[in-house]
Amino acid sequence: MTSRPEAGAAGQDRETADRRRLESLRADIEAHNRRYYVEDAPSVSDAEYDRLMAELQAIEHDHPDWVTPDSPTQRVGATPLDHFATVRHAVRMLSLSNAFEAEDVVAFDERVAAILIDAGLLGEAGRGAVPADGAAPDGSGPLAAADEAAPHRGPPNPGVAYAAEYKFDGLAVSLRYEKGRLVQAATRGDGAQGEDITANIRTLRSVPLRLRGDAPAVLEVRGEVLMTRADFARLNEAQTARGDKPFVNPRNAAAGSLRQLDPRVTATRPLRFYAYGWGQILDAAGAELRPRATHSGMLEWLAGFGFAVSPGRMLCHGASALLRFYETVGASRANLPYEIDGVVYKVDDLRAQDVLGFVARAPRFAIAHKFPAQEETTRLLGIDVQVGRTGALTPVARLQPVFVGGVTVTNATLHNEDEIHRKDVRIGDTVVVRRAGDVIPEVVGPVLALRPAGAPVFDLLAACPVCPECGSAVERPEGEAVTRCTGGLFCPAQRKQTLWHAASRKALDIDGLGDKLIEQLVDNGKVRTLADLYALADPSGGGELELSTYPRMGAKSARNLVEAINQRRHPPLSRLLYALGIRHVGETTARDVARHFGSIDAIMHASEDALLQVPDVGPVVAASIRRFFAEAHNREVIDALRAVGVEPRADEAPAGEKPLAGKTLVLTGTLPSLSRDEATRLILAAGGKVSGSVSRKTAWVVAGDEAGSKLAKAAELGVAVIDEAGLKALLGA
Ligand SMILES: NC(=O)c1ccc[n+]([C@@H]2O[C@H](COP(=O)([O-])OP(=O)(O)OC[C@H]3O[C@@H](n4cnc5c(N)ncnc54)[C@H](O)[C@@H]3O)[C@@H](O)[C@H]2O)c1
Ligand SMILES: [Zn+2]
Repeated sequence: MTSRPEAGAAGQDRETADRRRLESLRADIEAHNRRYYVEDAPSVSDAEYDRLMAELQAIEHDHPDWVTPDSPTQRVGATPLDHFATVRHAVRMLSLSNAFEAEDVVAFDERVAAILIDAGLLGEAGRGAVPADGAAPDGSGPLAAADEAAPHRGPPNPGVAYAAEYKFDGLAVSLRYEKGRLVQAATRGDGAQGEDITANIRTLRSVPLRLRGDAPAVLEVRGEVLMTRADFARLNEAQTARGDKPFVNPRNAAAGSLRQLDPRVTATRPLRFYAYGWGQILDAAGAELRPRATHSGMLEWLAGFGFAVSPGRMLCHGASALLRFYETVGASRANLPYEIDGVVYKVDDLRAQDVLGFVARAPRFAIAHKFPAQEETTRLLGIDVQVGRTGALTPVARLQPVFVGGVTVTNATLHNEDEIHRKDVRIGDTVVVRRAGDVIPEVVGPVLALRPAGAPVFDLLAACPVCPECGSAVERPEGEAVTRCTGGLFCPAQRKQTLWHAASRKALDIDGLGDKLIEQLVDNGKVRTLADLYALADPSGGGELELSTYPRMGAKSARNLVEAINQRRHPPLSRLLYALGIRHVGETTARDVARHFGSIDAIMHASEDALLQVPDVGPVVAASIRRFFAEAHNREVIDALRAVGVEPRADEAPAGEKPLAGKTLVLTGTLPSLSRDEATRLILAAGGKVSGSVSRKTAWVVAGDEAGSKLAKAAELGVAVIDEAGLKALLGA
């Protein structure tokens, strides 16, 4: 506004541009109001809406003669649709002016103080009464202890007394009681007229149908209807379980639930009501009543009739106390059970409120101090797919950078494919992005009204996206939420995990190959697959020398490692099979399958039906094994293993020649010399099985020290109990 010429061609141009902008802002805001208040389907974030409104206010401020009564800056909400009967409010329902910055609050307080001093309602000392930084008298205190200065505080701050409250993020309603009974409930609508939602409001348990105590002849109570975060999450779960669209946020869910034509639907929705104000109050003779002198006193009075009033209220004197309240509430905002989008400061003294009065659409005695936005809208530029260490594919939203929750966000998680489809987000969509507190940013959902024509439904790839090497098939097993790369032995994203698993004790049991070393070997490209590891240990190559140069290795450990690898060139088939890291193939399954087929080739070529012949192998396991070997990349690694001389040997001779063949044993307690694993291995080698629970099929329970309930169970079922010596005897037999 500085140096804007008052006249002349440039001024004229500027004027025309402002005028045009004003018209377009008004039209846009009207459209947003309609979508937000009437259709419960906003297409921009609240923050974006607030920016448009601020811009319109600035233009109108520069051109006061352009302000018309129908400008959105002068009006509340939007005219309701005629789905509901119309209610004319006995006392208009207003909005609140907004403050976003601390200066706005200081200016508000100064304005209020000046008017109240003029009116003789505040001493001169109350003007700009901001105590020095760090000084104790902050003038704030919990409502109960309202005005008694705590001993550690100095004299009370002489500033204006404000009732500070949460600004609930729900929707405003007015409840009318006559002779103590609820007779009517209405939405705010355009402030003058709202929608009759009496039948719906009656279903809210927090709304008294009949007032407690001695109620005035007419009492209008005003407050917010909202949904807690937990209730919202549960409702959305139920919505998706039924195949209905989830709600975008709790406010939207509350508004949609309350403005239902069928009150039976509202009755199923977990809505709550908190009172923060009032409308008409009349005595039996029809005279206006004002039972208390302050706003905070009035809320206490309302609480007495059985209303839930806003918790977290505080009486604050002067701007600095307000700002402290703002900070404190802002810091604990994430812990509240419901969402608040700011705090509200109201001059506490009702006489002072009368003097301050109203401007256009909001009282002059109150202001809403908004928190930084946690939700913004932006464009979804693409969906990238990341591959995790176990092959899990995670879709990640690539966003037009957007400032939200205090940081610039360019990526947001989409969790998995189902989530994308559940929320129906598509590339090119305008989406709502949310970042609350330290929680990682998420895509809440699309703005359907802004979807570009023909935006395709997202399809989570047919091939692993680890570029450019992997390209293995991806699969999403039935009943699972996660899509995976099936190239487990080959996929670059899964290399470290695969090698680490293969070297582990129950797999190939390669001593001296720790995570750090695997990391280095993979990172410098020396080892890409299990076959490369064996190649490295080939005595004819320079692997040992190379290894000895690694940090913390040295000649001796290099030699030991090479030896350890070479000793595993002919592992039992079951161990090799387990080492491959096939999903759902644990030690026991690997052993059963290895015994059944006897060679890696036979397993590789086994059909699902053939796999199902193995005792204890079910459809999930069979399908998983098939998938694994169907992936060409995995078969190539098996071939490569063979090429470097890895040939598994058959597991121990088939059952029948074994002392424990067909017998199931249960181990319990601590054996004197054998560990659990050793005992298990011996039993298995002898053809037996080990089970975790005692049943009639149990042949023996092997009990050591501190054996527990299994002994009792054995006694109950008449199962034989032996000790370690007994087990050894069985094995030796
Ligand atoms: N995204 C959109 O398209 C869109 C459109 C319209 C409005 N909006 C949002 O709504 C706001 C404007 O709506 P508004 O006119 O309802 O104003 P408001 O929500 O900023 O403030 C007034 C409202 O605050 C609520 N409130 C909560 N706690 C309160 C308390 N303790 N005391 C008094 N009131 C309390 C009441 O419902 C009241 O009507 C915008 O700033 C924006 O956030 C968004
Ligand atoms: Zn892959």
